[in-house]
Amino acid sequence: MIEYSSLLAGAALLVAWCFLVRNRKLDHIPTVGFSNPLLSFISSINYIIGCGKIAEEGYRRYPNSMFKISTFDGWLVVVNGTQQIDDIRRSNDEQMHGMTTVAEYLQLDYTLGKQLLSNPYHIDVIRMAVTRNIGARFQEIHDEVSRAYSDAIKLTGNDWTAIPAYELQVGIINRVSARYFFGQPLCNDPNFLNICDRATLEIFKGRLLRIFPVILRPLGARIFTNIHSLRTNMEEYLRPIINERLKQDQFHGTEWSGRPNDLVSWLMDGAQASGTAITAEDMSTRVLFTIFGAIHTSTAVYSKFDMDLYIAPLTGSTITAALYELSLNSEDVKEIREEVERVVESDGWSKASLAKMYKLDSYLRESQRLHFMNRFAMSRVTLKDFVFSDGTVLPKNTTTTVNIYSRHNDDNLYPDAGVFDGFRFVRDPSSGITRPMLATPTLEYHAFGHGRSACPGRFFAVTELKTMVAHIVTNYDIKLEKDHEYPQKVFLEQQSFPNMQAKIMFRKRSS
Ligand code: HEM
Repeated sequence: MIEYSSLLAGAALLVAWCFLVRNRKLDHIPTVGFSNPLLSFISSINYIIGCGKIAEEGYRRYPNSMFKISTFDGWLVVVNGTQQIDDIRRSNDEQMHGMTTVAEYLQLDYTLGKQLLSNPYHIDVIRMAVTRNIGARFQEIHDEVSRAYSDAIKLTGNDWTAIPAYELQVGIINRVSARYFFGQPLCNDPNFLNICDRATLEIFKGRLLRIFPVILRPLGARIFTNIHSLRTNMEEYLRPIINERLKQDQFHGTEWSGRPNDLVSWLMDGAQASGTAITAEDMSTRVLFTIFGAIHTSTAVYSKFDMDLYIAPLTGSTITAALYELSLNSEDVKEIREEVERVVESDGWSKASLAKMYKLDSYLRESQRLHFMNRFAMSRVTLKDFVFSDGTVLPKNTTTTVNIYSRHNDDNLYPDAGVFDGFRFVRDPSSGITRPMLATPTLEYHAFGHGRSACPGRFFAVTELKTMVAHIVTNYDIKLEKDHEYPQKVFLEQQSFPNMQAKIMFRKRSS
């Protein structure tokens, strides 16, 4: 029988070998940490526990430039400078690719399959149909937000009720997204919601496959993830729906009255336009990935303390951070409440009304600036040698990313960058002040990325987030249960998670 010590020695040798044969073509990029192949192993450990310090040191030492960090996935080139970010923004899919980074990071080839990367038509579906239909389906989004909050927050009289903020928001986002994507009755089926909820974890487990040699990864995916059975569960729901729609489509064309205006139809149209066969298996794969993007555009981290698996969706993190800030600032609640009520009184609830809620918009943008969940974003893999406008060359197959946390905290880009100023971005058309709104990427603001791979779901995310916060401020008083300061975040690798234990107190709005 093979002894564990031999296995460990073998694994150590393999790791040492990987570090020794590392890409030397990046020697011209300065390193933060060790450059020496073997010592860079130590830097890779540092990256996991102290990425923030490394990112800040790199930002200080190489402003307007770039540096590299050693990670267990290989060298990571971190870009600091505005000009280089603009170069990345302008790059095309033949030069640099965003989705390849995601597919590599999550080992999607072995979990959801190669077609996500080779034929990513679902991204166009999110960018076009998911976005285009927000106005037409807005009343359903609003209705589900109201119903989900009243189901989740049980109040008696004027008493306060404490609820873990993070868990609450993720549950609501799950329900509201399911209503938009699948409509009723699916969005109220607990079993179906559970499948959506589990998508994140099962897709994220793919990250573990990197420890296996490539040849064993398909097997690893079957042993360490339940993604295949989850997809089968999803297929069981979608197959009869798809078959029925295909039957009707064949008979009447795709414009028949009563054809549901939902994600399944949008994906079927997307498949057809891209010449892909419509099968329950392929649809389920795309649906699970879209849910992953929407509900849990996420990452997971094993807590250093109890090894529970934490899931930190971006949408959930954004709203949790905004609510923590609002819970600390009752004057801000009043201002946003006044704005929401004024707009709703004159225009009612609609997508267009949300666009006029400038203070609310600014508040969420500021939350994402200061409390964004990732230190880095706009990750890309170079598909050929890439030359930046300052002449720096990144060779083919280099992974690069942008130091967004440091940039969002840079006093030169944002006066008093360390201070939360909820109304920093308020636009005021009456006095001609036009500042970018939440969904708009700029060269200083990267929460939704930028360029070809910028988040295709951001308009839907913004609609969901603004509707949720508008509903809360107009219906509840809120405060933090214990803390009088912003609840402490958890940092691991490049992630910065909102506190997932802190509770927010809710009571029926008093005035
Ligand atoms: C507050 C919520 C969200 C945040 C902060 C967020 C942020 C991001 C960021 C930073 C990226 C990478 C962009 C880049 O590399 O330039 C991204 C990509 C992506 N997001 Fe979002 N996202 C959110 C919500 C959503 C939603 C609701 C969906 C789906 C409906 C979605 C689907 C995707 C997809 C599919 C990609 C990959 C795009 C590609 O590689 O071309 N996201 N998101």
